[in-house]
Amino acid sequence: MISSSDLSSPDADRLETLTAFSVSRETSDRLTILVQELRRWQAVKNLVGAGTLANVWTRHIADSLQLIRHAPDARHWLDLGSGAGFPGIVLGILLRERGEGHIDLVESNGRKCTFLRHAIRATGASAAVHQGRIADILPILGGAPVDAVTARALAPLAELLDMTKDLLRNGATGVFPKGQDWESELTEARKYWRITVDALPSLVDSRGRILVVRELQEVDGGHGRR
Ligand SMILES: C[S@@+](CC[C@H](N)C(=O)[O-])C[C@H]1O[C@@H](n2cnc3c(N)ncnc32)[C@H](O)[C@@H]1O
Repeated sequence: MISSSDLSSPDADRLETLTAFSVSRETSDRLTILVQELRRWQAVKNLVGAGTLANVWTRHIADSLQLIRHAPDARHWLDLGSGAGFPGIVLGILLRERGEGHIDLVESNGRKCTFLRHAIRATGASAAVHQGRIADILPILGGAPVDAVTARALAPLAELLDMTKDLLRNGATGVFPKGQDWESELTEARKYWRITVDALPSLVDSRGRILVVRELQEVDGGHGRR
């Protein structure tokens, strides 16, 4: 479990994350640029919860880094409601390191999209920003089929499944980090969806889980959630 509780030491937070994930020097530099830019923009743009910046490496970077292992072969990722780039920009940096694959980021807030575009330029992340509502962007998202879809702090699982059902039915893996309410979200979602799902430990949040969804069918032949 990665947990830097020593908020007086941002370096401990950074070191703990970089050690846990053993990323390359180049990737660690790119992640450091992301954190620097986030801190710089946060002062005027208020992009993330102010209280989360003290341990930004564990709270945001590690929480995002841990997702890629749940769809290790995915080349085309999608991050819905990317906010300030978590997990999307971090995954884009990992895909850049890998030398193949990319991630599409969907975000409706213009201020956040401006930061996301800046962060992609500054870090070299293999990512593209699509500004607009998820329901409007998904139907017009061209290119290769989506291999993995993620979303952090966007909506309860049942709603995420509703948003991503076409992608999941077409073979995408859903990688959804969830907090302490993961079990009740799963129970609720199962009223509407028959899913194959693994609830895997989070390396950052001992009460949370990463829900990895591989197959999905609507309960009652499509008369479930509306
Ligand atoms: C709580 S924030 C989470 C941001 C980021 N994923 C994170 O975990 O730090 C949710 C984000 O989703 C965006 N969002 C919410 N509903 C959306 C929609 N229907 N289409 C596109 N973006 C949306 C919001 O603008 C916001 O930036």
